[in-house]
Parts: sequence; structure tokens; C-alpha cells
Amino acid sequence: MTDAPLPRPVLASGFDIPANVVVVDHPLVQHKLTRLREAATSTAGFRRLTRELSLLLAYEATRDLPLEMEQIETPLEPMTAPKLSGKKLCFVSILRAGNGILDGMLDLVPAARVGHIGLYRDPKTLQPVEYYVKLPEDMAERVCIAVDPMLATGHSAAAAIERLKRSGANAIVFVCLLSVPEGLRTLCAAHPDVKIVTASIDRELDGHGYIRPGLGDAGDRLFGTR
Ligand SMILES: O=P(O)(O)OC[C@H]1O[C@H](OP(=O)(O)OP(=O)(O)O)[C@H](O)[C@@H]1O
Ligand SMILES: O=c1cc[nH]c(=O)[nH]1
Ligand SMILES: [Mg+2]
Repeated sequence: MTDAPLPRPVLASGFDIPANVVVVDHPLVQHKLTRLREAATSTAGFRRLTRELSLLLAYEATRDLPLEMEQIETPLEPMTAPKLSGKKLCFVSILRAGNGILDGMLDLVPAARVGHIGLYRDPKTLQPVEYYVKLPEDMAERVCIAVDPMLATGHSAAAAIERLKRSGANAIVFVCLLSVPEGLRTLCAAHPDVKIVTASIDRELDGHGYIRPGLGDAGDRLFGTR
């Protein structure tokens, strides 16, 4: 045993975690997140780690899905067993970095429906600019899991969720890898009904709206564009 400080997924001090925010502190998640943050991690490694992390976060994001019972036959006897009830889940990727998380989620729930919301953050104003939306028609009848690796100012996530609600969605979970107190406050104030699943609450935003210590630009690291 060493006296090294225990690893903590909450790097922000003095921040009271809102009741609708879940910080996934599982050791595998924290280990993979550390590898993901490292500047030396290659594009291929970043993609693989993001996919693996998404699988683990999906476990938490889908925790409250409704179940119903069905009658089945095991090789030994009949039994009544639980299965997911209702319409198929809908994953919504906030482009483009959300696609890194989407891949992992689809590994776990291959039959899910998929929507896309294209947003980029204007580097000067830090306001989101919408450029593409394609969603399934019956959003009101589906649990919707919106994914984006980064929750920085929170404006992109808040705008994407606003768009989802306009399309009829009313059961929404937001999944990200990194968040900061500022972004969580903004998102919780705009959408207090949305459950947020994150692997870390980082220390702060810097003057350019980047998460610190963070991992850099998630889209650029996933797609090798910089
Ligand atoms: O919380 P915010 O301050 O709004 O910042 C977070 C947004 O910034 C990044 O996207 P970016 O604009 O870089 O687009 P990209 O995914 O195409 O790289 C990230 O993937 C989020 O969508
Ligand atoms: O740190 C940040 C902030 C927003 N978007 C990113 O990709 N990284
Ligand atoms: Mg980007």
C-alpha cells in the first residue's frame, strides 16, 4: 500500500454534484480515460478507447430502461423472464465527435435507432451552430440517449436537447466522457429533467472554452484532423 491520493473522477473542487448527474467512477472507466487523455495516444488508440468507454457508460445510461416479463423455455423448464419493453432505443450523435461514442453504444444495442444532430461550436462566440438534423419520426415513443464526448460550456448539449424536445422526445439521457461544473450548471438549468452520465467532472474551462485538464479537441483526435 502507498500513501498516494486515491483517484477521483471529480477534479473540480467545491462543486456539489446535481442529483441528475451520474459520475461513473468504475476503475476500468477511469483507467481508459487516463489513456485517452494522454497526448501521446494515437488516433487509432483514441478511437478504440472511446468505443470501449462508451460501452461502459452505456451500462449506466440504460440502467432505468423499462422491462416486461415474457414466457420462455430453457432446456430444462419453462420460465417467466424479463426483456426490454417498449419501442427500440434511439441514440443521437451530436456530430461529429459524438460518432466516436455512437459506435460503442451500437455494439451493445445493435437494433437501436440512430439520429444525428450536426453542431459545431463557433470558436469566437463559443455558441453552437446547427448544420444538420436527421431524427427518427416517432421520438416521443422512444428513450433517447444523446452522446457527445465533451460537455464544455454546455451550449452544444443544451441546444441539441432543445432540438430533440422539439421533435417530441421526452425521455432523454445525455452521455459524455468529460464535463466541467460550468457546463453541467448550464445543462441542468436548461434541462433539469435530463439524466447526465459522465466519466469525469474536470477542473475548469480555460479562456478558449477548452476543458482543463481535458483531452484536447475530441473531434480532431478521433478523426485525425489536426
Ligand atoms: O459544451 P460546448 O462548449 O458547446 O462544447 C462542446 C462541443 O464542442 C465539441 O464539438 P466541436 O464544436 O469541436 O465540433 P466537432 O465535434 O465537429 O469537432 C464537442 O464535441 C461538443 O459538441
Ligand atoms: O475541451 C474541449 C472543449 C470542447 N470541445 C472539445 O473537443 N474539447
Ligand atoms: Mg471539435
